[in-house]
Amino acid sequence: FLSLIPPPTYNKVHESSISCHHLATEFPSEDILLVTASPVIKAVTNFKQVSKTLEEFDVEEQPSTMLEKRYPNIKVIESGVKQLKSQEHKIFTEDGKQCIYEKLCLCAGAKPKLIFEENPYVLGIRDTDSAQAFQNHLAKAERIAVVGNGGIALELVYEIEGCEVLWAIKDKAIGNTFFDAGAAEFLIPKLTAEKLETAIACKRTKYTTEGCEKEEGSVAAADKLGTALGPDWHEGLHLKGTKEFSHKVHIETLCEIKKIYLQQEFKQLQKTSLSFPKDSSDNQNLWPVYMELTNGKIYGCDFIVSATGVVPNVKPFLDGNNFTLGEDGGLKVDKHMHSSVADIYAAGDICTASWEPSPVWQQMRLWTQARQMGWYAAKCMVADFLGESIDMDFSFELFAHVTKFFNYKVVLLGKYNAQGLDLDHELMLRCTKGQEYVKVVMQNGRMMGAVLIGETDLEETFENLILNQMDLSAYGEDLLNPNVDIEDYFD
Ligand SMILES: Cc1cc2nc3c(=O)[nH]c(=O)nc-3n(C[C@H](O)[C@H](O)[C@H](O)COP(=O)(O)OP(=O)(O)OC[C@H]3O[C@@H](n4cnc5c(N)ncnc54)[C@H](O)[C@@H]3O)c2cc1C
Ligand SMILES: NC(=O)C1=CN([C@@H]2O[C@H](COP(=O)(O)OP(=O)(O)OC[C@H]3O[C@@H](n4cnc5c(N)ncnc54)[C@H](OP(=O)(O)O)[C@@H]3O)[C@@H](O)[C@H]2O)C=CC1
Repeated sequence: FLSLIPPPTYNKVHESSISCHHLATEFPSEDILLVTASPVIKAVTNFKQVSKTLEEFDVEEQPSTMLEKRYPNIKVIESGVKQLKSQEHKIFTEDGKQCIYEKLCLCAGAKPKLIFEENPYVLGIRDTDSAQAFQNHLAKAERIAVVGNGGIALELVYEIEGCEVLWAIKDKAIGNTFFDAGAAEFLIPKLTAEKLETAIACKRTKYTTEGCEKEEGSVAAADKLGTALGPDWHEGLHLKGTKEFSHKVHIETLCEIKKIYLQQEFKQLQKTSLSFPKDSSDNQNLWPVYMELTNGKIYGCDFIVSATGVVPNVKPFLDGNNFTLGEDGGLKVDKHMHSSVADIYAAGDICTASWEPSPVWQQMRLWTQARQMGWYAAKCMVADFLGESIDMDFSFELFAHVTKFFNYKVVLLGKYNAQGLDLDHELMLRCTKGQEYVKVVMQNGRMMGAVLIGETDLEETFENLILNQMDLSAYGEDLLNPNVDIEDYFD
């Protein structure tokens, strides 16, 4: 979302509640306006700084009025912004209000980048409503297709039970946004194993909104501006189809969807063209929808989930305003989270970080970064008001993300996939099947990144090694030797 402050007093704005907290505390006598299309805010609770850059926290949905109760100088306007007139320092909301700001921070997130968006059998997951709609449709499904190979797809294929999943990915191996092929191979057995284990200790998110009803026969969720889900979003859902088995995932690699046919169309084509392919699976049921893949295969299913990334939600703010956009369509921001338009900052999924980054940091549209950016943007706004200078926040020194895939703890550090590194980099691996996968990316004897899957307990040591860029050539492969207590060496 987005927040701002109206004159006559000076204004600070922030998008997410996180910046609001900071602004409200720094300027208790000033008005801070939070304008949001969503009736809930996502509050970060139980925040824990695990190490210098790694953090853990819970995400809780709370009514946005909670903020007003806690901070008397915050006022929440629950309405979408439909227009921004930056020259006049004004925003206009859907419910007909105008607000003047002195400083504004845009935090309107991103939208799912759906393939075949117009097709009513293609569905995306972004917020509470779309997740609830997905759950409702899954409850009646025997077979669904998941397209995409990033965070949402990885979580879905593991969490869904009692429903066949056809997983179509562009790459050779699963999880391309987070892993290399080695890590993918380590994880794959979890997809075929019966799910007997209990979940590892995990963070939680609360879901309070009831699902929106679908139009008869189609599955597409309403186009609302909800708040993106976060860690453990599926914990409160019942992701089960109509069958009694646990996992049944079929992966089609190196392909994309070429065309989608509705049942009638498919039946017609089968009748009129003898060469038109049959469903490529054993199950020749008639399905509501069919997807034709670029590898020539056709599969029928109840519906298709497009987990194909996001696009920054910039549209309401562009018209008449001279924003510079990044290649990914986000609002470009400098090292003080300032956009190219005077007095407008941006943070979170909506922005494109355009400063010269640390050699071991990159932007990824994640909760962690949205929180850090929101917090830092508020600090920058405060510094700007007070005419003070401010250094880049330490959290942007090193990319660090802790998450969970296939019930394993996953820690990603720095250039964990050798992103942007010259070919002279080397990889070192240590893997114990079913237990842990450790990969480090080395360049000129220095550690540049790491992927840690399982309870490796190495994150703090490796974080330090990446941050201090110590020459590790002398240690050679001992760096990952399980018999060498590497933590004692370097802590
Ligand atoms: C299913 C799913 C699972 C995820 N899991 C993880 C995870 O495990 N770990 C992780 O780090 N990240 C995860 N993410 C990513 C994470 O949720 C986002 O990166 C993060 O929420 C971005 O925060 P944001 O504040 O920029 O945007 P959002 O959280 O999307 O918030 C944007 C807000 O702006 C409001 N808004 C939009 N347009 C307007 C407008 N015109 N006027 C007023 N208000 C507006 C919306 O209502 C919303 O409240 C997940 C995302 C999804 C979809
Ligand atoms: N645990 C976590 O940290 C989680 C984080 N998230 C975050 O939520 C956001 C949304 O998640 P998600 O939608 O999974 O996005 P991601 O960006 O994680 O993944 C998108 C995937 O879709 C692929 N893709 C893009 N276009 C097509 C296409 N036309 N056909 C087939 N595949 C395509 C991408 O491939 P390519 O990269 O080659 O373009 C990529 O594999 C992301 O910011 C993600 O980081 C979501 C869930 C869990």
